[in-house]
Formats: sequence, C-alpha cells, structure tokens
Amino acid sequence: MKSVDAHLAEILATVRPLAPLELELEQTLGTTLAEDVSSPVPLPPFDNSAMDGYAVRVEDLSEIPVTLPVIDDVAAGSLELRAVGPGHAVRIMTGAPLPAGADVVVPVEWTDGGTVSVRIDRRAEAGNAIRRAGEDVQTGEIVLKAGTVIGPAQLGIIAGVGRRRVWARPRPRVVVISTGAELVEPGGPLQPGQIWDSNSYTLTAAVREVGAEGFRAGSVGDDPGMLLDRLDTHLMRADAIITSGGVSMGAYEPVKEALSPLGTVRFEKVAMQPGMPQGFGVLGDDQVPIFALPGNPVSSFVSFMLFVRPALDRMRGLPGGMPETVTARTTGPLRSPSGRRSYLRGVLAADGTVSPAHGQGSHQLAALASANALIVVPEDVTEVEAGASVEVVRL
Ligand SMILES: Nc1nc2c(c(=O)[nH]1)N[C@H]1C(S)=C(S)[C@@H](COP(=O)(O)OP(=O)(O)OC[C@H]3O[C@@H](n4cnc5c(N)ncnc54)[C@H](O)[C@@H]3O)O[C@H]1N2
Ligand code: MOO
Ligand SMILES: [Mg+2]
Repeated sequence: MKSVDAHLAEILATVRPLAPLELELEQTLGTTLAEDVSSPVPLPPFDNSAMDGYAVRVEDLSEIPVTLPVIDDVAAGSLELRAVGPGHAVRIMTGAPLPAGADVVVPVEWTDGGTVSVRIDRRAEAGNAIRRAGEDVQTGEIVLKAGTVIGPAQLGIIAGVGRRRVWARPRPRVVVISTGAELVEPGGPLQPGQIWDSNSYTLTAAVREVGAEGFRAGSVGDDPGMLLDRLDTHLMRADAIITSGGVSMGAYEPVKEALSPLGTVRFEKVAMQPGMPQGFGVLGDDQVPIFALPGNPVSSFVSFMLFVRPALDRMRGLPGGMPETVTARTTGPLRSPSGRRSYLRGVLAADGTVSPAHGQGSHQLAALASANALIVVPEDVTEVEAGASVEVVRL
C-alpha cells in the first residue's frame, strides 16, 4: 500500500500555484499577495493632532494656568491653516493637520474648553499629542511582502497606502460533488435505505474554512455518466474538484468507473485509516486537480485535512504540507491496524491531554462532530496505552 507521505508528495508535486491576477481591493480577502506593497508617501502624510484640544507653542505654557486667545478652529481635513503665533491657541480636532508654529497639543480636558479664549490649567510637554509625518510608514517603505495572506488588517494598510488594486493569487475555486444513490439532500424526506448527504456540506465548508472558494455541486447518484456531465459543467471554472464516494471495491463505484478510463486519475489504497481508498489526478486540458475522496464521512474529512488542504495552500502560493501536530497525553488506550497510520478522533484539552472519542467508525458523524483533534497512531503501532504521549492534529 502507498504511504500517506508518498500520496501527499505526489499531490504536492502535481498542483501549481494559481497565476496572480490584478484584483480590486474588495476581492482580495483571503488571497495571497503576489507583489511587495510599498508606500508612495509617508504615513501619516502630515503632522497631525492625536487629541481634540488646542495647538499652542510650548513656551506659552511656562506659567500655568494661562489664558490664550483662540485664533482658529481646525477640524480633520481642514485645508487653509493659520499659523500659531506667540500667545495664540488654535482649537484642533484629532487627525487635523498641525498648524505651523505649534509644537504641542493640549487635550481639551486640561482646559476650560473656551472657543474665543481658552484657559489652560495643566502644562503639556513639547510634542505632546502630536503624530509626526512618517512615524508610521516612511516613503517607499515596503509595508507588505509578496506571499502574505490578505486579511482585514492587511487590506487596511494596502488601502492606507492608497492602492486600489493589487496583484494577488486568487482563492482557489473548488467544486464539491457527492456520489451515491443512497444520498438525499438534507431537508428532503428519507425513503428506506437513504441517508442525507453530509459530505457535500462538510467538504464545501472545509474548503471555505481554509481560505478557498467552495461550490457545492450536489450529488450525482451512482451514475458515472452523470458525474462526467457534472464535471464537464464545472471544469472550466474550477481550480480543483473534490468528489466523495465511489472509490473503493464495490460493484457501483461511479467515480472509479467514470474517471479510470481517462487515464489521468489514479485510484489506490493508502496506508492510513480512515481514508484508505484514494483517487487523485488531473482532468481536462487545464490539468485541473481532482481529489476523489472516500465516501465514509470521516474518511473524506480526514482525507481533506491530509491531502486537499496542503494542496489548496500550495495553489494559494503558500508552503502547504503535512498538517502540524502537537504532543499530548492520551487519557484512554488506542488501537490501530498494523501497517496503517490511524487518525483517531479525540478531544484535546487545555491540560495537554487528549480523550479519544468513543466511536471511531469512519462513518460516525457524532464522534467527528464532537472532536477537536485527530490522534495520529503511526503505521508500526497497534496499541497505545492510556497516559502515553501521542501526536495530535488540531482541527
Ligand atoms: N471489500 C471492501 N470494502 C470496502 C473497502 C475495502 O477495502 N474492501 N474499503 C472500505 C473503506 S476503508 C472505505 S473508506 C469505504 C469507501 O468506499 P467508497 O469511497 O466507495 O464510498 P461509498 O461506497 O460510496 O460510501 C461509503 C459509505 O459512505 C457513505 N457516504 C457516501 N457518500 C456520502 C455522503 N455524501 N454523505 C454521507 N455519507 C456518504 C455511504 O452511504 C457508505 O456508507 O469503502 C469500504 N468498503
Ligand atoms: O478509509 Mo476507510 O475510511 O478506512 O473506512
Ligand atoms: Mg464504495
């Protein structure tokens, strides 16, 4: 059987980072910057006030209290400014440009708030409550490096240096298709022998959670032809395809039947549990990667975490690789089939212990829903005692 690492390595050798596009600011959340962004101007662009108060000359504060005439009123965005001469005060709002001649801002709380003249009751040091031009960013300074994932704060500084568009690798568009004649769309009535399609929702959500765009394309039953039609419909706009089900040893394995003849998708057993039956390859002229995951809901979820997520990271221009693990102590004994790496469901606690879930069946939704971690049991281990330390993938 193929090792987990070899399967992941083959996937990572196949997928490619998406080509950068010049994106409008609003479209960039979750994308990966493909250029260094620098500032064309100093930030702030001009000396301005950090507080609502009065701009004055510090030498006029030598005798406190002192009353000064208020010669101007400067709000943020004001253009024409009168200089502050000796013995003058200018009322100033936070963010407003500092008038020439002033070298201190006295917060209004330290005064009587006068508008014609102001009594200042407390001395402020020179430079108080002044934001100097360029103290945040210098002209030409790189504020974000290529390869940075753009979140809200990164959008802030891109907008803050005046960029309307940036070059970034877009979020991969991933189409999720379920297979299985037994599947019914949640909300619909169940006939005998039917189940609700959970994989479509789990996998589309997992795609979105890792920063890609997920499109749930529904189920195609057990009909290979329907699968091929559904793939045709979505292939041109997909950067990747995920299917679940129909890849094992059964008589009706629509994914295997539909894709094996194409010769570009391989189906094999990987030395892991859950997630043993795996299909991976590329489709169409654009070599769109397809992840043909096993049908058992826990198998497809674990397969997503191990194989799809790292691939999507790479497509986003990020490193992407085997999920990180943390060390924990298992509170209960663990069992794992020899020769397969197990990913058992468990609950990792703040005290560094991990409690294995009661149900470890790869179809058991409840155990997966209550887990926040996958306990890794290596291929050559079949028993782990309670209290032993284990490696754990956080979910
Ligand atoms: N004789 C053998 N039988 C099986 C083997 C094997 O090696 N020899 N492998 C087992 C393992 S391991 C797995 S995993 C499953 C995977 O099989 P498939 O990928 O063909 O999945 P299906 O047969 O289509 O479905 C399996 C199971 O999962 C349920 N399912 C499928 N799709 C969904 C969905 N969208 N939402 C919820 N549940 C889904 C389906 O009803 C089946 O119960 O094969 C084992 N068999
Ligand atoms: O891959 Mo299966 O998930 O071992 O049940
Ligand atoms: Mg099957």
